[in-house]
Amino acid sequence: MNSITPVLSVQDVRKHFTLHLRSGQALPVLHGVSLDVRAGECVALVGASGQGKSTLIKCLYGSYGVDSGRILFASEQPGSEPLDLAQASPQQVLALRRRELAYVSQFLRALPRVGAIDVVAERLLQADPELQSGSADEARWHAAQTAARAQVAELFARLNLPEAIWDLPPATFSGGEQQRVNIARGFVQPARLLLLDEPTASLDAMNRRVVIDMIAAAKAAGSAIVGIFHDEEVREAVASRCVSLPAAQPERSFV
Ligand SMILES: Nc1ncnc2c1ncn2[C@@H]1O[C@H](COP(=O)(O)OP(=O)(O)OP(=O)(O)O)[C@@H](O)[C@H]1O
Repeated sequence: MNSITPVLSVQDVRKHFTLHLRSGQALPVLHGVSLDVRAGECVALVGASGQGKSTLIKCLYGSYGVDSGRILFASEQPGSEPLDLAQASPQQVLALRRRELAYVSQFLRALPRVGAIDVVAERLLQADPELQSGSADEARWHAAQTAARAQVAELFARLNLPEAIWDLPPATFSGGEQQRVNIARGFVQPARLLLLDEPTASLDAMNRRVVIDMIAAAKAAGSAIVGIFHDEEVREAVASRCVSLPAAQPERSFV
């Protein structure tokens, strides 16, 4: 592997959904998607609504399986061969999510009763090998939690989240507040591959600007980014290039 090796190489990925409410009818969604993304690059997925952009992002995050094709991810672990996320085990996917893969989805899914600051701090604690090995004592845990919360507090302040809500569970937050918690969770630690599904959809102009700057910083730090940005201004500001998903071939549109 060398510096020209893409972080992500998507090769002829095809996927359909089975519509159980319509007698198991197949809905083909991804029709042979291929794209490479290198470190420091932000690729914007473009195309009509319903063409499969969010579905592709979920395949890249390992949440959805695919019918065929490969999703090769070049880990930063020295000497490791690219892993095919389309074939990876749940354990392999979870291990990558702890340290190398990050995803800012359109919707926040968080445990009830956990405060927003801990929802984000958890991501830092999960990435700490000593804590995860079980060898850390109580003092080490306490120090790590304090440091993680301080780091998240800085990020929340940058994202203009009012301090009064940092310790509240985000379930009752406004759409824009929830989105900023999601963004903080995605950006709080450097990711080798960052997946962004409309990260600015619910934000006002001031916070959009903050997120644009955060994406630029992640690119400069060497993250490979795949994103969906319906806001043209945001897309123009962050995208290195745009990629359209292939349309359905007429004979494949219904199976
Ligand atoms: N879990 C699912 N089960 C069945 N069909 C689904 C599922 N998820 C998405 N679809 C369908 O797959 C197609 C692609 O959806 P997707 O959300 O990926 O599109 P998109 O390009 O991101 O659209 P938009 O730009 O409107 O967000 C749509 O027709 C959608 O209804």
